Amino acid sequence: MKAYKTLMPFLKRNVHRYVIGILLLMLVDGANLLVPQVLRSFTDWAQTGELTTDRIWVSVLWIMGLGSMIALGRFIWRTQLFGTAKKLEYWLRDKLFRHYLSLDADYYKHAKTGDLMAHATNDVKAVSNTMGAGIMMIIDSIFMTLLTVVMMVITVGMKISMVALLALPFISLAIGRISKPVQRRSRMVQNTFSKLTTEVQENLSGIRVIKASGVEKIRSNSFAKVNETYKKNNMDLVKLNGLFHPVIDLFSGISFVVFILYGSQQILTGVITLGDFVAVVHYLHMILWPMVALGMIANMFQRGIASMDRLNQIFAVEPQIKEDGEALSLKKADGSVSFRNVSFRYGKDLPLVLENVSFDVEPGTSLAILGRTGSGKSTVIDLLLRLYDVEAGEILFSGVPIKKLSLKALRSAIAAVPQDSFLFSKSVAENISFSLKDAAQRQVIVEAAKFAKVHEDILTMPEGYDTLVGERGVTLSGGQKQRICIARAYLRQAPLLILDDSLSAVDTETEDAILQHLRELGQSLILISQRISAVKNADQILVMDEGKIIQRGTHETLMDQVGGLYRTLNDHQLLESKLDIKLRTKEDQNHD
Ligand SMILES: Nc1ncnc2c1ncn2[C@@H]1O[C@H](COP(=O)(O)OP(=O)(O)OP(=O)(O)O)[C@@H](O)[C@H]1O
Repeated sequence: MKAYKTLMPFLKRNVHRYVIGILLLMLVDGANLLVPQVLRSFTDWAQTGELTTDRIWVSVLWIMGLGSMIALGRFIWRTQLFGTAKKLEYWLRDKLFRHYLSLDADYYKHAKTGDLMAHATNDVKAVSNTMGAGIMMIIDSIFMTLLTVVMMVITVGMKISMVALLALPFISLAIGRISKPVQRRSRMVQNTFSKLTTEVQENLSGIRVIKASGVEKIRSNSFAKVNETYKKNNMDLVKLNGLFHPVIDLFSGISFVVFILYGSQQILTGVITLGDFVAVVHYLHMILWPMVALGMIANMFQRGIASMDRLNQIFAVEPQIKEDGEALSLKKADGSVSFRNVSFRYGKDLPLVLENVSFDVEPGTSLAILGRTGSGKSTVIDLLLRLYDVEAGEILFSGVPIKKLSLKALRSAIAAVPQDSFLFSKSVAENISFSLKDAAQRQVIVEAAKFAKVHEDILTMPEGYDTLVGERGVTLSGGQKQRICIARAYLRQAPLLILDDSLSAVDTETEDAILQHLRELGQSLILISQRISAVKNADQILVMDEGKIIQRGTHETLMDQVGGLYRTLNDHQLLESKLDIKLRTKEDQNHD
């Protein structure tokens, strides 16, 4: 139970609810046990001819009184125990989600999304189950069993009670035996269900690739296999679950038969009355659930503890990127950036990805980074945003070493458009205003969309700015998604704007217009691209290769370096675009 220490803050605040819930549950259990006693007296009076109108009314009032008390008590204990378990579920999931958000970006490169989802759903639920239904089952199985046995002994004596109860502990034993494989198979069903949903989700997300490659048949066969396993696991579970009721019926049946055979002898010999017999039959019914609960408790708590252990392991993961004890906020960020001899590798055993990188971006100026794929361009941005810490060297933002800044101060002063233009399953307007705390006015959103040259596109969508963007924006073109992300960044009005290859899917004309807008903004700008057309107007251009800056200057000075990578890339791209124009002209002529 040490695993449950994590829940202490919640439990301390809610201990009174548990106390009220448990006390009322016991009271209801006790009231339930009085009902057979009323029936017992009633039966005896009826059998001996002593049943008077007054006694009928007394019996009715007792049953009504106990019934009302049980109903009210049950309502209160259920809301207290189960309601608090639901609150615990909310609290734990919220704590987990906040922890997820605090973890480094790097953590998510290794963790599987499916596992993280399962922790937030199944594990949290398993823990909360123990703290609601689990507590109820403990009370019922211990308190109710003891009280029922005591009431039976009081009613018919020790010997008859023991004979009647003889077969019932086998219910707990049998349920205990079944529960484990049931849980194992439930887990298998859950796992295959998660594989099934992943299969559906991935196939739907990649539907264009599937259709374009004509592999529908292969994909549907692969899906059928997963679906088949899911069906098989479910059938196994259904069979095992089907054993529950027969087991209870079998042993309770034996118990009733034994009691009827033995009890009827006792009635005939006058040891017990008919009323005693009726009361014991009721007690035998009542003790069935506590016996079942007793069999289920161990497994339920084993599962809860295993889930809590898994959650604790995640809570124990600490972000590697930590703030300084006295993390500074930025009074006025000017958007300047300095890299001083920065070197970095993604892991101890991995090669250097950046080596001795130094550059400065003055406030309000633009810097472009150009280089082949894998040369380290995006890593520069990851380090500036402190998604990773440098191995050697130092990075300054607005004149302050970024390690001394609070992460919030640093990241809120930088509006970065990442390579992967991710859109949320929300409306276009919500996607643009996503990073703002308060809902932005439509007019401001429209202004941002105009800035990013996507306004006209949005107007042609079925519901304009209110059009819902499907998962990962599947209904939009790559260029539209990129421009919506640029509008989102613009809206933040941050002193430094970063575009990491964010114009790659936009035609050169639109790209020129957006870049012109960006220059007019007067903010500092870092632009990453593989296209000369995107970088040529920057105040400063860095050319990177294998983690090093191999050339730096303006477009003109770099073009003067004959044989340099910049000029080579320029010549290639120029040739490509000339070829492209020629091909298109030819196509147009053919059409005419
Ligand atoms: N999380 C990571 N773990 C290990 N290696 C990584 C990680 N991220 C990037 N790399 C490696 O670091 C190198 C530089 O990657 P980076 O993404 O910075 O290149 P890039 O110039 O931005 O490339 P592209 O233009 O294709 O985006 C590459 O060799 C890449 O494989």
